[in-house]
Amino acid sequence: MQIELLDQIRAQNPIVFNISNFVTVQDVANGINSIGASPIMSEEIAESEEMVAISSAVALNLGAFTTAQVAHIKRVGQLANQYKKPLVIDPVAVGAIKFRLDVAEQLLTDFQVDIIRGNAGEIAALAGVDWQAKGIDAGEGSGDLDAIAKACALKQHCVVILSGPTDVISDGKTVAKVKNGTPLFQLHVGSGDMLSSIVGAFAAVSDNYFEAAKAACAVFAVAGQLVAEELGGELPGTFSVKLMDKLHLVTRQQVEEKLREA
Ligand SMILES: Nc1ncnc2c1ncn2[C@@H]1O[C@H](COP(=O)(O)OP(=O)(O)OP(=O)(O)O)[C@@H](O)[C@H]1O
Ligand SMILES: Cc1ncsc1CCO
Ligand SMILES: [Mg+2]
Repeated sequence: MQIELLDQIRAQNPIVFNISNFVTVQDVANGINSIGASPIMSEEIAESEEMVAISSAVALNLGAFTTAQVAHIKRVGQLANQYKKPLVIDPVAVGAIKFRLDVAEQLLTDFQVDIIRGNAGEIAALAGVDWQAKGIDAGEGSGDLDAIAKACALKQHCVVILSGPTDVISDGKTVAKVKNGTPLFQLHVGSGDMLSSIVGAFAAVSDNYFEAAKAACAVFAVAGQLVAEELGGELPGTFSVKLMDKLHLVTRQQVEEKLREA
């Protein structure tokens, strides 16, 4: 696992351009900043080209878009392709809301993404697999998560991260797993949004998006796990503050020591 990408982020401080959602935008910006990259957000389509041009990666979050914002997301995605910038998408709640699935599927034909990061409900929906998603949460399903991640990667021609108690990462050929983490992530709304944008930071410093995705999942999950071990209780508010601290302080050595991969 290429955990050294963490040090490269901190050395290079790459700009990650995000179209975020209004619920978690602050956590996403601070998460990128804490890990060692440089966030920038925008809601203005007229500045799309300049934004993409200065960025080393682009992360598109579909968490709470309006119809006008869909046009913005489409333009930014197409520009990311044109400027050859790594492109990550977070298809929030596409497993629960048909309208969102339709929009996401259209966007995935408007431009080519490099990495999709979603929970089981979201990735199953994009793979066309039956699953009972619950709002922004993964929900319930009986499918094989490895097969679903792989099928989604093959269908969308990209790397897929299916996050959850175990993160399942696939490029359509191989499946890798990160078994670290803590259930406390589920008590902080936007843990997934933070991970998706941090995946952008890792993709900014590596041309190998499968490796970038794996390293991002490992660093984020281990950071949360270290906080949980120090916390000694179910404290969602404290967890989110200390997670931000840990994203800044966690070292390559700590991640490598704690890492449980498959
Ligand atoms: N039960 C769990 N145990 C350990 N780690 C978990 C658990 N659930 C989620 N995680 C971790 O939480 C992070 C976010 O993943 P998750 O699948 O919860 O995203 P999400 O559903 O999109 O979240 P959100 O909607 O809050 O943004 C990942 O790093 C994942 O590994
Ligand atoms: C709660 C919520 N609703 C739309 S987006 C969002 C944050 C998680 O993505
Ligand atoms: Mg999510």
